[in-house]
Amino acid sequence: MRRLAPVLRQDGVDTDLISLIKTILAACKEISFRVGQGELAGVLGSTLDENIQGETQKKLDVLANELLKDMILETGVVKAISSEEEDYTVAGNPEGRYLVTFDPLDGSSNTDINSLIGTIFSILPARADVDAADAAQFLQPGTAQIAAGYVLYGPSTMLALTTGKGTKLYTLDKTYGGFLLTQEEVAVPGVTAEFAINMSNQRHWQPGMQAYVADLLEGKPGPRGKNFNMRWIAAMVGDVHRVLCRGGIFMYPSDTKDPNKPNKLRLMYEANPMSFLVEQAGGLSSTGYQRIMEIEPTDIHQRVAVILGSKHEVETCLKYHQS
Ligand SMILES: O=P(O)(O)OC[C@H]1O[C@](O)(COP(=O)(O)O)[C@@H](O)[C@@H]1O
Ligand SMILES: [Mg+2]
Ligand SMILES: [Mg+2]
Repeated sequence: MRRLAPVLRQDGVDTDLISLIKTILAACKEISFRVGQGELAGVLGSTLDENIQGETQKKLDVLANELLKDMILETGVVKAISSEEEDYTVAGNPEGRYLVTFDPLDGSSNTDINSLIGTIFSILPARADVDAADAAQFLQPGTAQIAAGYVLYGPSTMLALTTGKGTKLYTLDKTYGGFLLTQEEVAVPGVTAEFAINMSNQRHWQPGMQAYVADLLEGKPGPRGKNFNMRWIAAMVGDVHRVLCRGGIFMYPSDTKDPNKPNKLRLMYEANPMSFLVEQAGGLSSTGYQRIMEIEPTDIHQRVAVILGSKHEVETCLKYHQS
């Protein structure tokens, strides 16, 4: 099986970017080790703090964030980082060629129940004429991403990675200590009978989403003419991994539950990197009204509605948003 660096070299990825990706993965391997130790590593449970978005921080959120931040900034090729767990962007080397955004720990509510969690990251180009401390440099659409990926801390630790030449899956070989290529060309099946959505929010969705999911639930006798199954891992990283592996549609639509927070998922840390991975595997990703990767961000902590996955199913869902 092939190691990561030679695969990246073959895809034409330059040396600085390879070493940056390897550094991110070194941090993820450390997180994977601590996650695997669970209660024994003393990393479960919450801190007394909240992040800027008012969410309680888990000990693992903080640990993963510190590991990633410190190791990425030490590479010297990164101009600044932006993290879900940092109120503000953090400046690195003013000469750095890259910007990195990350969700250090996705699926925080799963940490204490030994369920799926992961790390999501995205790499953007830095601009030479912008100050390293300027948060505005991060406000680039997802189409500008140079690379994106996630590391899933599951029964095995897996990496999904794209540098714009398809999406590849790697598995961490814990005996050798590195990621080995286990699926070269991920292809999301265009047709699916599996959906993922938090059904408990149903009454708060907009009419288009209400109508779409109602038709899925009607099953074979209904307008879709087939039975659908449902899955919900409560960690986007786990749900998107399933979509990459066997297709499906994953949705976190806008809702009216909290008028100050119509959307849950973050554009820079979750939606853009996952959209890049899914599109590179032949799937689609939209807010319902716009391709996610074409959104011009206005805030580093911005949130968006997400509908992604199997091409034909996403297209069907989007039709319900037109009327
Ligand atoms: O509480 P819900 O509605 O199940 O939300 C689950 C969603 O929240 C998230 O966990 C948010 O991520 P964080 O754990 O990074 O805050 C997504 O990964 C997931 O899809
Ligand atoms: Mg998350
Ligand atoms: Mg998180």
